[in-house]
Amino acid sequence: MTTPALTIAVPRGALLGDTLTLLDAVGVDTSEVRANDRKLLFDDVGIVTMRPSDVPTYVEAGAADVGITGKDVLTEQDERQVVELLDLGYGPCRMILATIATPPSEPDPAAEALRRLGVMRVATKYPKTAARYFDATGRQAEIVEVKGSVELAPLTGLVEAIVDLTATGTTLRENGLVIREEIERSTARLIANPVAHKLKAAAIDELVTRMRAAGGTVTA
Ligand SMILES: Nc1ncnc2c1ncn2[C@@H]1O[C@H](COP(=O)(O)OP(=O)(O)OP(=O)(O)O)[C@@H](O)[C@H]1O
Ligand SMILES: O=P(O)(O)OC[C@H]1O[C@H](OP(=O)(O)OP(=O)(O)O)[C@H](O)[C@@H]1O
Repeated sequence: MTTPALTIAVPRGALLGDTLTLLDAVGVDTSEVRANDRKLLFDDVGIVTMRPSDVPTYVEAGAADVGITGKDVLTEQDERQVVELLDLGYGPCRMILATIATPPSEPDPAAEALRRLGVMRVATKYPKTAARYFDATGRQAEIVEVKGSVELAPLTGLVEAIVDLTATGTTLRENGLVIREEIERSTARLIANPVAHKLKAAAIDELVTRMRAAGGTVTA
C-alpha cells in the first residue's frame, strides 16, 4: 500500500455527497468513506472528514493539505491563512437577511428598522459576516449568536431579523419569514495550506487540473 500524496479535509453534512462524487471522478477512492458512517480518518486514501466549519482550521494548521468547504465558511473565517484554489460549483446557497413576513396592509416594522432607524437585533450562526454586513451598509445591529435553527429566533421575539443560509427557501417559507436582502452567494471551494501549496505543488496542481476537468472553476 502506498501513502497518499495529499491529506484531504472533506466536509460532512450537506456537502458530503457531491464532494465524494467529485473525489471519485478525480481518482480518489471514497468507497471506505461511504461504507463507514461514523469513522473520520481514512489513512489509506488520505481523507479526513469533519464539519464544514472545521475544514479551514485543519487546512490552516497543515493537519490536512487541502480541503473542501463552503464559501460562506471562508467568508466567516476570513482570518484563516488558506489559499482558495477552485470554485467547485456545487452546494449553491445564499447568505440572506430575513425577517417575519408582514401582510401588505399592515405597518412593516422590519422595513423601518432596515432603513437605518434604531438598532436591529439579528440572530445568526455567522456573527462576523452579519456584523460586517451591517457595518458596510451603515446600520446598527446587535448580533445574537445561535448554533442552529436560526429561523426560530424572530418567531419567539428573541430578535427582529436573521442572517442565515437559504437554498430552496423552504425553511424560511415554512416559518413565515421573507428575504429582505441578499448578502452573498456561496458554493463549495477547494482550499490549500499555503506551505503545502508550495512543497506539494505537483500533487496539488494535479488535483486542481483533475477537478477543473470535472467542472471546477479557478478562483485564485
Ligand atoms: N440549504 C443549505 N443550507 C445550509 N448550508 C448549505 C445548504 N446548501 C449547501 N450548503 C453548504 O453546506 C454547508 C453546511 O452544511 P451542513 O448544514 O451540513 O453543516 P452544519 O451542520 O451547519 O455544520 P457547521 O456546524 O460546520 O456549520 C454550508 O456552509 C454551505 O456551504
Ligand atoms: O432554504 P432551505 O433549502 O430550506 O435550506 C436552509 C436551511 O438549511 C440550513 O440549516 P441546516 O439544515 O444546516 O440546519 P441548522 O438550522 O441547524 O443550521 C440553513 O441554516 C437553513 O435553516
